[in-house]
Amino acid sequence: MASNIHLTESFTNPPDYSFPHHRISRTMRDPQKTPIVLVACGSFSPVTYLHLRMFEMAKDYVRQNTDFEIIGGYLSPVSDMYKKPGLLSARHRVNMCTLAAEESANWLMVDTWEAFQSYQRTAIVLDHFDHEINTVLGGVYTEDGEHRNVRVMLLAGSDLISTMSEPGVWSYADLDHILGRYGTFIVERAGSGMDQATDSLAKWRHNIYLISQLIQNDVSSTKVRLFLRRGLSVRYLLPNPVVDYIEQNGLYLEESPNTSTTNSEKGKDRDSTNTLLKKDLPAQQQVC
Ligand SMILES: Nc1ncnc2c1ncn2[C@@H]1O[C@H](COP(=O)(O)OP(=O)(O)OP(=O)(O)O)[C@@H](O)[C@H]1O
Ligand SMILES: NC(=O)c1ccc[n+]([C@@H]2O[C@H](COP(=O)(O)O)[C@@H](O)[C@H]2O)c1
Repeated sequence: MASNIHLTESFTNPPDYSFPHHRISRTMRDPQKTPIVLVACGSFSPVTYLHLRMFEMAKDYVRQNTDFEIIGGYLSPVSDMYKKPGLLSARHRVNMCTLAAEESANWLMVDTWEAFQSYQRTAIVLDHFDHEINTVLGGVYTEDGEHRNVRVMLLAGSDLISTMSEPGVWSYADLDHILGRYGTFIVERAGSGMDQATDSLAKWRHNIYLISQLIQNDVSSTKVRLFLRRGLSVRYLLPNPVVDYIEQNGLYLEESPNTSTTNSEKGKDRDSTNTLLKKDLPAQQQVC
């Protein structure tokens, strides 16, 4: 790790917050490895199988190509203050992520720290995880009782990493902190090239791990929201309990009031147009 310094040492918690750690393995299987925790930051509006699949792909990659040992994984839904189009309230997004994590792998958890407060930059979110896991919980141990600090690593799609080369979206200091101190696993995403995503991040190449999609699948939350608005089924694109939750609560039937666009939204704000629907649905299903 580059440095032990956090960007901030005062972490403000939302009301009644407690850090979830019930699925962290506190005892390592292999003392020769470096323990890591994977953190996926995003909207998750709604969470899809592709979000969950990122964790499985990373697990395979880590086992086959690295000296890391994954001791847990987190979905960290962004705050409502992010104001991205299609961003449903944090309460619903957190509930859906919790349903998805519960029915999936037994090492996934949902952290509500950023969801239920003002917008927090990703560098600060990773510092929060580092603080909770290494300072508050005290890290993990080998079977022989030796202490190990856990390395926090960002898990992201290549579209998110592409935004790191766009002016004005990320500060250099934050990039240096995220990629220099922590590191990242980047999952290839259809339509967002891996080379293009990482070219300008070469300085931190040693901390960037690229994971190719061997089975192409471009499910996105945007497409799921469009389907729901047009009364089309989204079953088998999302975990069943999440589909049931959406139906029971009548979610995504109307266009989101969040219409302001952040810089990182460039090229993705297709929710307010029909471009995506026209391109991706057969003509007989276009109901607009
Ligand atoms: N199909 C996918 N392939 C690879 N990565 C993905 C895929 N879908 C989402 N991700 C990644 O999951 C993380 C969280 O995604 P987030 O919910 O913010 O975006 P999204 O799925 O693109 O949503 P939206 O469609 O609302 O923009 C991001 O790092 C994103 O790159
Ligand atoms: N400067 C930053 O810290 C920064 C910039 C853009 C996106 N993000 C994060 O990336 C995640 C996904 O964002 P998008 O859905 O806009 O791609 C969110 O959690 C958001 O907070 C962080």
